[in-house]
Amino acid sequence: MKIPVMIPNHEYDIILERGALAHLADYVKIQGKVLLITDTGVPQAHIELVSAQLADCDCYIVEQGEGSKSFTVLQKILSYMLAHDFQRSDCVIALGGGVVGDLAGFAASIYMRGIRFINFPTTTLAQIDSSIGGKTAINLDGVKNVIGAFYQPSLVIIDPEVLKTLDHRQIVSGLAEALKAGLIADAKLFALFSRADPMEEIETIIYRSLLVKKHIVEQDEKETGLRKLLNFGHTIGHGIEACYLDSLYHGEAVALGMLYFIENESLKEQVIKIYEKLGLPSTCDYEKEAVFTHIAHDKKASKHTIDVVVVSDAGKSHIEKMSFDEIKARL
Ligand SMILES: NC(=O)c1ccc[n+]([C@@H]2O[C@H](COP(=O)([O-])OP(=O)(O)OC[C@H]3O[C@@H](n4cnc5c(N)ncnc54)[C@H](O)[C@@H]3O)[C@@H](O)[C@H]2O)c1
Ligand SMILES: O=C(O)C(=O)C[C@@H](O)[C@H](O)[C@H](O)COP(=O)(O)O
Ligand SMILES: [Zn+2]
Repeated sequence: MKIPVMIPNHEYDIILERGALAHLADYVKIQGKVLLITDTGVPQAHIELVSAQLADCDCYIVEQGEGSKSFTVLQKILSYMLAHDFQRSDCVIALGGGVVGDLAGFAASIYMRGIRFINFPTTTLAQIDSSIGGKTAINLDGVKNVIGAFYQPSLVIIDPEVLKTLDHRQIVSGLAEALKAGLIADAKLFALFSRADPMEEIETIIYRSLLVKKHIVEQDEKETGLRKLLNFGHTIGHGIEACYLDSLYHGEAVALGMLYFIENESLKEQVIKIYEKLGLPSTCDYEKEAVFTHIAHDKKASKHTIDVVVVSDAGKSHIEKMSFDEIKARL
């Protein structure tokens, strides 16, 4: 299935198809060289499957984990590209989860002021959320995604087949972003989580999540308004994630962060039941002051307020300006 993303001046297709990575020639036409960026946790079989189909391909493997979203790793990639004569007509392909996508996309956005970028997401989180919309980033001084660019891929190929090798906790972490999409804008997507085993419905979950995100980013690529909805759960979630990088995954932190802004007690109870069923955390002991220090760096913050996303019912959300004091009181 082909899903066009119609961002003005940056249109591209998402291919969502089981087995698509096994016949790339049907979708990817590449003239120049490719830098395939992946990480040490992505199974070799996936790397070989992709690289074997690309005529002129260098593979660059970074250490798995959030730590690779750093200036140090970014600089090494850029130096590699320069040393190996990558030109503006060449291409970067990300093969991996959100870490590889964010890092590779940012490298592509600044090398020679921007070279072609393609994303082959291999985690549930990346297939559901991070591979589309063009947010690319690294972290700085412990602050999540504070250095980056909006840089759209020219193609995204989503092959759910590769999820077979992903461990259960990572699968579930990614599903939190689909729950987010359901809660902000798609009550039917949200309802799927109470009804079904999500892995039996994974293609529908990916598809519906992508439609929610596509619809939003087509209207507001640079997050001046509507796109803030996609940040539901991330204000407190990013704060918790930044403090507990070694023990919490992104989706788990977002799951925790969403609970603070569901202003409907029976919906919140339903969400907690879904977390329990899936194995997502619904509580976490954390250092409030440390978490708040990170929250203050939220990109939706002004001097003493942050635009937060509030969900009033499944599929119904709005943006609200909230004072730092009010957010502190909720922690
Ligand atoms: N740009 C965006 O819009 C956006 C959206 C959401 C999250 N993010 C970012 O994404 C990151 C989290 O991404 P993630 O959850 O995918 O984590 P991740 O990229 O760290 O991947 C999780 C782990 O799975 C391994 N892996 C990847 N594919 C695999 C496969 N098919 N089989 C087995 N193992 C595999 C990786 O090596 C890694 O160890 C965070 O940095 C977050 O900030 C970005
Ligand atoms: O695409 C968006 O917009 C999102 O907010 C998606 C989030 O799931 C994602 O984690 C994003 O990277 C958060 O962005 P940030 O601007 O809060 O760093
Ligand atoms: Zn997220």
